[in-house]
Amino acid sequence: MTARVLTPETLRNIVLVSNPAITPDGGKILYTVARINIDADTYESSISLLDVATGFEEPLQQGPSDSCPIPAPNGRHYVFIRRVERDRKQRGQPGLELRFASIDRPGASRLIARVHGLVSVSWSPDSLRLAAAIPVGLPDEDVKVVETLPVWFNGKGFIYKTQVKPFIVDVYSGYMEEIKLDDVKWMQVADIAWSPDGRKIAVTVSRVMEKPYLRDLYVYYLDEDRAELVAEKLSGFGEIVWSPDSRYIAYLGHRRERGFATHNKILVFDTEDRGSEPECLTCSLDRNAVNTANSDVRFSSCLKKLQWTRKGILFVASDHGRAPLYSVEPGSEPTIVIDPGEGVVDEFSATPDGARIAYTRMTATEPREVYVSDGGNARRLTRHNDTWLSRYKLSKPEKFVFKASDGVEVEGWILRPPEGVEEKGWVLYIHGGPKTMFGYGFMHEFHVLAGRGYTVVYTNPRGSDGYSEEFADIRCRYGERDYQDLMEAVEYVIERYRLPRDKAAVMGGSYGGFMTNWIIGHTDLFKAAVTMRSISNWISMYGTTDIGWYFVEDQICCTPWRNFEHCWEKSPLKYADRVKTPTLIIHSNEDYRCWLDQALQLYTALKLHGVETRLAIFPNENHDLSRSGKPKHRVKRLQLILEWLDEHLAGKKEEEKAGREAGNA
Ligand SMILES: CC(=O)N[C@@H](C)C(=O)N[C@@H](C)C(=O)N[C@@H](C)C(=O)O
Repeated sequence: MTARVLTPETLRNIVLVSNPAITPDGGKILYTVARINIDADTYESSISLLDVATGFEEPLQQGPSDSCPIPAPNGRHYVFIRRVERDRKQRGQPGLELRFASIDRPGASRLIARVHGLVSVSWSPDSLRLAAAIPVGLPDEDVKVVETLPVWFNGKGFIYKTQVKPFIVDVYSGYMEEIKLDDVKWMQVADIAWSPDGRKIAVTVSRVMEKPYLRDLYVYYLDEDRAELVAEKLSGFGEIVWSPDSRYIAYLGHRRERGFATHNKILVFDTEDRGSEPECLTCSLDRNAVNTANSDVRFSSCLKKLQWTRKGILFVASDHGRAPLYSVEPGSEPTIVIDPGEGVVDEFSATPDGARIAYTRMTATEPREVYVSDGGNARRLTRHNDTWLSRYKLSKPEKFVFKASDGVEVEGWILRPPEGVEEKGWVLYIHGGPKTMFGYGFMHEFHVLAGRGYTVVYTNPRGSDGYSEEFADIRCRYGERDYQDLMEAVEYVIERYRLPRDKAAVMGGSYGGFMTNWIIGHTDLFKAAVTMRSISNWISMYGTTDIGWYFVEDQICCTPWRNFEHCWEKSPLKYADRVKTPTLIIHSNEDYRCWLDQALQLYTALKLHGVETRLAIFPNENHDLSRSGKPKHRVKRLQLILEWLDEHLAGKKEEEKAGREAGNA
């Protein structure tokens, strides 16, 4: 009997767990449960309430589009967001309801305000108000008359008239008042935090549209209706949390010491010692203080990446494919407080005393579930995916480490087809970023490939996250050490695992798509390629996408006007006339991170040079198609990939051709 393996259609079984928000007394956890309804082609999300002591669970908000519960300091109330359907007449109208509810009244809630989005939210200590970062000014005009940058943003559409502003929101009356920071014409608030003493609101904000990666840190004093600039020209994630004594602000970010390859660090500013240099609490760790593990089974969350408890500042860091939860205090070294083993702590929230922590954890063979830790004793509270998963055969990846030609160790994993499934070939899968990491995140796509008989090899070459800052820094040198690491990994796994050299494919998305495009222009080793949301031309990338003009200059060290030749040297399109590898090109028509032109230019080049190629354009999808696209499109995408591999690795094409010829004889 053939093993029941994961297929594109098993996407429907996955329950997506997110946003584990613990109440201040540690007694309950509010979290989002999302299901993938392929038939209705939508995600259905509701809010569940877990009793920590008994593990008993009950629905709090039935959905179908409720998420992001954030409990109030009083432990009785919470806010959440409800996505509302809009028809064409309502185009441009806010699509989210910010709602207020009581934990002891399941199903009941009250509208606070309708908003276009919710970038960040922070309760006032008295549980009566919110500090919220809210997008305003979404354009609904037919003809787009643009005077700002960026024109559009991946996942948000046309944002040329949109700003993200700080507000104080009364949860009872719905009254919203903008916090005036400065007489700035354009702002994008990255995060907002109400101080525990209730007197101040900290805000991180970008104020220069040509350099949105620069963030300034302000403190607004409510009693004086006055804002003060605490620090400027910071970068990175831009998240902030207050110390329990309302004096210090921890900032998650950096100062671009290595451009966008710089690790996010925890920098602590003393708001009572203006102008003093911040203390860096994670510099000694030399790891990115955020979780960048790849996974295709996540759902939206409103939890922060930092929390300052009375025991210290909690944060997740990326380390060798794992993502442990750390705690650190000023003057001390970071220590691991939750070790996920061969797994990833994906999100968390803690009681103010830090004694109890709710979190989600996933592994390479288990999607996320909710756990709770009491001073180091961790226990699992949910099992949404156990039953259906137990009906399928999933193989476990095996980790390997090899020494690259420059003596540096490079890590990777190999995922064989499940027992009973005939091996038909293998795929080198390359992650994007480049500063993200493969490792112990659950990848449904990998198990689908393995279930079809394709061994998956995935590595963290230079440029990846999860190691030192130096390891991640490949600025100006794309296609050099990263390419060498990947090709040396190929030789290593062929040798060690006896993988067939003549049945290898290469695939990847975004930067991984760039590298796939680069590889097929520099070697004919692979019998097939699949390039997704990719980059083929840095010169056109520069001016067409939401991050292009600063990402290209920082990462490729060129612009169309400076070092132009280097931009072209590093563009896979330059080498398209050398390509022989049959290549499937997958792209979304609303991908504003790597615009559709990147796919069209490569497709046209391959077509004109007689290379077997196929282009799949997904309508009304963006850069995140494989992670949060419409369910039917995600299934279709996986089917197209399997068909391409079957045709070019498993000889399906030859079989069918032979069959036709026999039929015609
Ligand atoms: C780490 C990261 O996301 N960097 C951004 C600047 C970015 O979006 N880079 C893209 C070119 C990319 O490769 N994105 C990855 C995360 C993807 O898989 O989409």
